[in-house]
Amino acid sequence: MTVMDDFPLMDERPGTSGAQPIVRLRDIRKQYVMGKAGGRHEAIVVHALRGVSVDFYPGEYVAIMGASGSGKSTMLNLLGCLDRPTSGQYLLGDQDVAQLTDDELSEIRSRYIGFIFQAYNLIQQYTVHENIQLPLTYQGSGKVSEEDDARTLELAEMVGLGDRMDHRPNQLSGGQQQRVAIARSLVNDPYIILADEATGNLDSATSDEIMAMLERLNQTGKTIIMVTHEDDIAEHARRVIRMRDGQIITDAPSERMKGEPPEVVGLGLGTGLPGAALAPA
Ligand SMILES: Nc1ncnc2c1ncn2[C@@H]1O[C@H](COP(=O)(O)OP(=O)(O)OP(=O)(O)O)[C@@H](O)[C@H]1O
Repeated sequence: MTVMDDFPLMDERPGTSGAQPIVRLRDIRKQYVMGKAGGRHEAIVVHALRGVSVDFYPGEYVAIMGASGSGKSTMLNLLGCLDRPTSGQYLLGDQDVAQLTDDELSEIRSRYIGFIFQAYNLIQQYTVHENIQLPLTYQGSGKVSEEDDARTLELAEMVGLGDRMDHRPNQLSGGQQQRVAIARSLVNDPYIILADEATGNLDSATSDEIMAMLERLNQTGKTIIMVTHEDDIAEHARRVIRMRDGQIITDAPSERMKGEPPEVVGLGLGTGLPGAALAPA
């Protein structure tokens, strides 16, 4: 049996179950222990997360905000199974992530979670085509099928880069590189997309394009959790979580969702719609 057989909730596409959280965090704590370097006598413990409990539902669009150092990236890294909590429970579907081996965690990452980073994190030696396919080569046999190639092209076209398949990242603008990263995040048809300051390096027009793409992805049912410093970016989300000193201090509908009924705020609108073209108009 593989770990995937234990994912009953994961068998339901976002929007079909509604009531069940896709992610449950309970009293999550994360401490970083800094060594005794520099002549210090005692190790320093940084309490990056200090008891975070929160649920995320399929189809949600959530912004995590807070001052620098408040724990946003730490939380996103835990959500993305890139790191483990020091204590507390993280249920992804019905799986207790803390109980999984490193191999199982990487299997979950590559199958269920798409990542978009501020610095795009593309491999410079790889073409657009190869970068988009990267998550596929981390799973299974490492071989890419004809079907995968077709899907790669489809995604590249979706983000408006179908004619750039053989380009390398340094031949693309920042916005185009982030679009490659979005296509890469989708290649495994993930349930959750985690975006860490995805527009942080982009000018405002290009940021708008990227945010419009995320919006359309959410409308097709993808759960999106993004970290941002910027209020206007957070306003694209339906729900805004604010952190301070490793704790959640507020968790509320975004301004644009205020006045909407809870079921509209909590769950993605239009879930289950066929994938819309994501390329900027
Ligand atoms: N690998 C690490 N080792 C030690 N301390 C760390 C590590 N990563 C983060 N921290 C500390 O944990 C706390 C939370 O950091 P985190 O990066 O999660 O904050 P953030 O809210 O994402 O900040 P920013 O907006 O500046 O990216 C900070 O005090 C940070 O210095």
